[in-house]
Amino acid sequence: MTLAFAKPRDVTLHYHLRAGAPGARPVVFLNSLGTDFRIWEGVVDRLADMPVLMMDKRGHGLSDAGETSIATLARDAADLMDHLGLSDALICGVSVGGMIAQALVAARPDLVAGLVLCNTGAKIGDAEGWNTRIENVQTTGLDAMAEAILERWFSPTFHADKPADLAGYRNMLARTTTAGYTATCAAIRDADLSESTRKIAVPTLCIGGTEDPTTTPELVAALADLIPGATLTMIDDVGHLPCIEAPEVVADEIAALLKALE
Ligand SMILES: O=C(O)CC1=CCC(=O)O1
Repeated sequence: MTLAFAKPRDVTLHYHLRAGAPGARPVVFLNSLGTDFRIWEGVVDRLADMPVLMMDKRGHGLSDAGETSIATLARDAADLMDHLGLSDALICGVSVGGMIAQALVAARPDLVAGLVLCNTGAKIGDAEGWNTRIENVQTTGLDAMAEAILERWFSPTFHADKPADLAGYRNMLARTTTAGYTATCAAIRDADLSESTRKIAVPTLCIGGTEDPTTTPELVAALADLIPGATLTMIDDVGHLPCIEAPEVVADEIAALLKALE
């Protein structure tokens, strides 16, 4: 995979663009808090022939940090798509990435043909919880909090069966900068997308995991209820990141939605 960077506005963004079959609809992936775009590789590998854009949102991976809100993160995705000449795409986001996808379709409907919203909501958590998390990261650091966060990211089965993977994803999380992580926590805290999300008019699939304590099955079901015509897939024995625990299911769902969009 080649490293690619662009600075369409105030920050440098790290991304990977894989060319696909001519005329095929692009799929854009937006990742979660404390992760970079490598979490999508298991899904992308299963979507041969599809043009694919993966990007590190600001404050994560190899992208710069900077002033952050969900609207700003959606604008970054739009800027990068404009820069790369992508439009009418299927946008697939997990957790805060799913919030960015909801904000993107509201701001730039021309860029979005359909949505796959994984383990997300129109609003995630409450101000008290996010303020406590920000304070803890600033005082103790992410490394000290990593085990508790990984408990939420992955199912008990993954914890038992994949200790090496767990250690690797722990590194990904713990190496996120305090500034990038806390700015994204504040962006999530300050966003309630309910009003714009209830007006989403593109085909939408919501995905959840039965073992996700953060964006619970109930929260994801409520999101699917909010969006006109949205469908819901709940994956058994999977936590907050189905792109890692069940990439074959996520890829199959994306492929099915792409087919329906033809
Ligand atoms: O770290 C977590 O608790 C999971 C999470 C919440 C928002 C997000 O993007 O990831």
